[in-house]
Amino acid sequence: MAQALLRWHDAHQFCSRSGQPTKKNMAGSKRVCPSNKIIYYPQVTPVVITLVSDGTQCLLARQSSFPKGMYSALAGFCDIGESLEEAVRREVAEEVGLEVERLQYSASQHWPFPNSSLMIACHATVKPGQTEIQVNLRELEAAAWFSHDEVAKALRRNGPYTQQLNGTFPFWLPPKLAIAHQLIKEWVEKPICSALPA
Ligand SMILES: NC(=O)C1=CN([C@@H]2O[C@H](COP(=O)(O)OP(=O)(O)OC[C@H]3O[C@@H](n4cnc5c(N)ncnc54)[C@H](O)[C@@H]3O)[C@@H](O)[C@H]2O)C=CC1
Repeated sequence: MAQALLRWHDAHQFCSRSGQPTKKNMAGSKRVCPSNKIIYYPQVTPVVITLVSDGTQCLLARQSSFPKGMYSALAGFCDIGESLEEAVRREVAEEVGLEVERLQYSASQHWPFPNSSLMIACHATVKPGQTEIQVNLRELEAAAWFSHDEVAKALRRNGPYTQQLNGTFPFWLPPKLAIAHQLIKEWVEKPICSALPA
């Protein structure tokens, strides 16, 4: 968190209205423009991260920037004017072409990389039978449905894998510190998605 704050101070040295240098307050919690008194507070960007399930399988995806073999839940920044529910539905539709039926909040996490994000984690379901995915290749490299067994095994493995096995990189999941890991673990331990309220 301290590093995220330091990066914010570094990137906000000048007032966007007057162009004058801003001054940090003693506590380091804000910056003020001495000429027009505008106060700048550190920003936190909301990001939704969603584990989609059809009741028996869950959907995991990877971006080309991820380490080889790593799959995660779907994440995306909230747009201005959107509720969290709208952001989840839009992101899932944009990234894999699925329509979310039900969704349930799970937990949140401050994520300092590369800037301060507030990760808001949710479980979502799609209607049984409406599981055909259309991967948006501008955003994702791949996405696929994984069975409960496959995901449970991947949780027990210790990634990251840097070595190929039978010509491919074994699939592995984000580390424990990431809320993506907690979301996937929650689904494996209690596939609540099959019982989400309407
Ligand atoms: N803690 C965790 O478990 C996880 C955290 N994340 C974090 O969630 C964030 C979002 O994930 P992705 O969409 O996969 O990231 P991404 O960094 O691939 O961003 C996707 C696109 O969103 C746009 N974007 C970048 N910053 C933005 C901002 N502040 N507001 C609006 N749009 C912006 C850019 O066009 C970018 O190409 C990233 O910061 C990522 O590190 C993602 C997955 C798991």
